[in-house]
Formats: sequence, C-alpha cells, structure tokens
Amino acid sequence: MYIMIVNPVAGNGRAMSLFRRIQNEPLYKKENCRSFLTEEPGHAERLALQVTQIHHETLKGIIVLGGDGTLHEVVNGIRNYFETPVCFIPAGSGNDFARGISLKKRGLKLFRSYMRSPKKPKVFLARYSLNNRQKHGRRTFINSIGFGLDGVVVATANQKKYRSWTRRLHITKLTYPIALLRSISKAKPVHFELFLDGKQMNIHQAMMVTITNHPYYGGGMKIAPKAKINSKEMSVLVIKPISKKKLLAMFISVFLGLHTKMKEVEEWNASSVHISSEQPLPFQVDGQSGSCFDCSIKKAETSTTFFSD
Ligand SMILES: Nc1ncnc2c1ncn2[C@@H]1O[C@H](COP(=O)(O)OP(=O)(O)OP(=O)(O)O)[C@@H](O)[C@H]1O
Repeated sequence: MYIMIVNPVAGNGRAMSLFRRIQNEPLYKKENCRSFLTEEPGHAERLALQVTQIHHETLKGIIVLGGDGTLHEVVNGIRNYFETPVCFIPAGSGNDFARGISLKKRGLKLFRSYMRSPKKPKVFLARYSLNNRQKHGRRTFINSIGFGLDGVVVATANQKKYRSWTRRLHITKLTYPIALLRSISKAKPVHFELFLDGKQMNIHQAMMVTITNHPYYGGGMKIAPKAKINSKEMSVLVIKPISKKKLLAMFISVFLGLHTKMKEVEEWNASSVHISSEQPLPFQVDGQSGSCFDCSIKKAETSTTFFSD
C-alpha cells in the first residue's frame, strides 16, 4: 500500500489538478494507493506521523504531492519510522529539492516511474535545533537553513499580501528573486559566533550564512555549486559585509554560478555547524521564517530513502 499526502493549495492549485489525473491512472488502484488532502499548515506532518504509526508494516512508501514545504513536513512526520520511503512528486512553486535529487520526470510520468521501477537512493539530510533545544527540538531540513538576509527575504516572500500579488500575476516562480530585490535596500550585516566541526571561525559578521544539503535555492538559484546531496557534509555559504550595489550584482551572478568567485563569498564543507548571536538572528528553514539566538546543525546519522527516476 502507498499513502499519498496532497497539499491542494501547493503550486497555486497545480498539485490538486495533478492529483485528479493520478487518481484516474490504473496504477493508482493496482498499487493500492490511498490519499489524504492537507487542510492547514502542519497537517502533512501530523498525517505522516499517524500513517507511519498505523501502517508501517504494510506501507511501501509515502507519496508527497506538493511543494518543498509539504515535503519538509512529511520528512519530519516520519521521524519514528525514518526507513519509510518518501516518493516526492514536485508540484509547488519552487521545487528546489526535486532539482537537488536530480529528478528528471515530472507529474504523471514520475508517478508511473515510481510505481514501475523506482531507484531508491539513501540521502543523509541535516538536522537542526533552535535556541539550545537539543533533546526535544531536533528537526530535519530538506533544502537549507539560512541566517541574516536569507531570513529577511523569506519573511518578505511569505507575507500574505505579497503571496496573493504574485499568485494573481502568475509569477509565483519569481517569488524569491522579487522578495530579494525588495529586501536588499534594508540589508545589513548580522553579528554572530560561528563554529564548523567544533572549530571557531574567524568571521563574526556577514550579510548571510546559509547551510545547504544540495546546490539549489529560492526556486532554482544555484547558491552552493559544490554541495552534493549524497555527501556526509553540508555546504556552508557565507556572504561577507558588502555594499547594496555589489549585493545586487552578486545575486544576478548566482544564475551564472559566478558568485562564489567573488572575494566576499566563502563556501566551506562541514558535518556540524553552530551559530549564535546576542541579537535575534532572522532565519529561514525550507522557506519558513523566524528568529533565534542560536542554532545547531548536524548531518543526520541515519539516512532517508527517497524514490528517484
Ligand atoms: N489546505 C491548506 N491550506 C493552506 N495552507 C496549506 C494547506 N495545506 C498545507 N498548507 C501549507 O502550504 C504551505 C506551502 O505549501 P508547499 O510548500 O507545499 O507549496 P508551494 O509553496 O507552492 O511550493 P514551494 O515550497 O516548492 O515553493 C506549506 O507550508 C503547508 O503547510
């Protein structure tokens, strides 16, 4: 049996129309698929937690039909049965994780591939805990966690007014780049202490510090070109204090993958990262924003199995 978790609002309704087509596909019945629609933020996580508890013995996989936000919830929801395979069918507006694991097909063709002959790569995702809540607050991210400007941009992108505006104009794919342009005028460095693999770094301020599982970010920007999804290390990208004009030029160069050549950009690898600050640090994790005083990030010791085509 497969359980399908569908976010009906993902990708401006694209997930819902794809779901209707998948339901009419003969393989859906043949493989004994059952579906749930999410009703609110957080619901996909609760559903994944419940279905793995109840059906873990017969479950061949959880199919996620939605965007990266829904996938983030499901990956955290299977925490008690982390060996449950996750079959992601991207139907959101950003879809960075699909690029990160190099999915070639999309939609119905991807569903058919998953049902007929899936590859099953194991991926070591990163875990994070905010404000020293090591024991109870450890969660997993699928794409990236970022501090400073990264958090400010995502907070802007998530404003209700802004979301409905990009939806009306059918430019949801440009959500992150437009929010970035709007945030650059307010950009200022954040101050912090940074430790990579236990070693304190001699860098105490930056426009942003972003830690990623794979290269993609903000709907297809290749922010960390050297990051590898199957690596046991994360990529840590730091943009040092920089003028607003240069910051703008830098983000344009991201699309050409040239930004890491700039002297203000550093990219390191690490399997554990700790960042702390005396002032609240704006942050984003997989597209959700907030603020914190410290955060510990570590590559997971156990892998998550994803279906791939
Ligand atoms: N029924 C619902 N109504 C409103 N929001 C929902 C509902 N179900 C889930 N959500 C929330 O919608 C948010 C956005 O969904 P998701 O990330 O899957 O799509 P997206 O934003 O279009 O794609 P992407 O993250 O790839 O840009 C998620 O954080 C999820 O919690």
